[in-house]
Amino acid sequence: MDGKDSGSFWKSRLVREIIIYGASAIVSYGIIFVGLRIFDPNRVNVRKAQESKKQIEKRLGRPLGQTNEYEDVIASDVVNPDHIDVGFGSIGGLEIIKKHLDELVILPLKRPELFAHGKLLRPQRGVLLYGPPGTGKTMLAKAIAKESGAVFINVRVSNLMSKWFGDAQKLVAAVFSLAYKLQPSIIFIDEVDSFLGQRRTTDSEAITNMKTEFMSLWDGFTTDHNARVMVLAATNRPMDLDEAILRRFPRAFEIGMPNQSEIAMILKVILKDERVEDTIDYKHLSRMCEGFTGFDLTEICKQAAYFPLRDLLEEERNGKFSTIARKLNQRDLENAIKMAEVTTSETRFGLNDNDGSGEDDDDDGPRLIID
Ligand SMILES: Nc1ncnc2c1ncn2[C@@H]1O[C@H](COP(=O)(O)OP(=O)(O)OP(=O)(O)O)[C@@H](O)[C@H]1O
Repeated sequence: MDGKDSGSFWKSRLVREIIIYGASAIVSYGIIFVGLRIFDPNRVNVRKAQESKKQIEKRLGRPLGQTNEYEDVIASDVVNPDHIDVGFGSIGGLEIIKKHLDELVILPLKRPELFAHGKLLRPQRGVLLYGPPGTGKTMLAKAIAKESGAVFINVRVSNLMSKWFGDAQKLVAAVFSLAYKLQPSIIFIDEVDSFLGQRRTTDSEAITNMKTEFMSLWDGFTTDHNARVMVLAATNRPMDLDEAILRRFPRAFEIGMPNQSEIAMILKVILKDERVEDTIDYKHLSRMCEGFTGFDLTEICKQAAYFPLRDLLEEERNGKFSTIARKLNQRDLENAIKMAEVTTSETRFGLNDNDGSGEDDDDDGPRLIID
């Protein structure tokens, strides 16, 4: 090999090696990139969040604008008020409370200009609804969003505590920043005691930071009079709430067990769009249903609706065909109430534990179990 040949040999060998090294670097990079994406624990969450963001934009009929990944996670819990199927008309009873909420929450969200003058009329920033399970707290919160046309941000504690996202503080910040972007908006925290309950020495640093972040962001909104953002919270255990949290709810409403006339109203609301005979004696039914919640009453009506259906099927077996079942009647409802198994459970609400036994001191009424 002369000098010229040896020069071109080394040159082509160098080029070949550069190509080989280059190609293997690209392949390794590709493998690492794909591997990281596949094994990235956030991947599923982020993808879901992006998809849901697109869906939300579609649902809201407007772009969300620039959002960060934390806001995208929270966006999955945003409900368009037009898609909420309960309004005040679907809630039986609670007339006085509905009136108060209309004035305190709905009006400032709908007509902020009425609260822009003077110092006396200031929009509420937080309302607490407390009372036994199944009495309609969540329903009320949704109805408020519907009536006020505010987006409903359902804060799920499990979402905030998301292991993959790790940084709960950033998710909390995202709740407020998204609420601000989408205003008018309602931040709803169900079972708020599990999120903002009394501080315990066993609380992790992350939980303490999350609570502190929540309170300071909330305070920020309280002083911003132009923000149309409201925090609604519900709990069965108001006594478990942190003092600092209770102070931030200037108004709290007890959503208690319905009395007899409220039971009648709830039954009427539940049955209003159903095929029901005109002869229903709501007064009598409400006496039979004493101690039942709105949830229990809904279950009873669902149970009762099966009686006409069963009759229709029975008639079909006897060769008589019909496409529509007979109307629901008094007997169906009374039978459903009787069928309901009633047990007295003192631990139902745990709201009145004066003797420190860990159980409710009062007998808050029978608990309904329907099989
Ligand atoms: N006042 C009411 N009028 C009509 N339906 C009601 C009423 N209260 C409760 N319900 C029925 O009971 C269901 C459960 O109510 P909801 O979830 O609002 O209760 P809650 O007080 O939030 O209970 P929890 O504390 O367990 O979350 C509602 O979806 C509705 O069907």
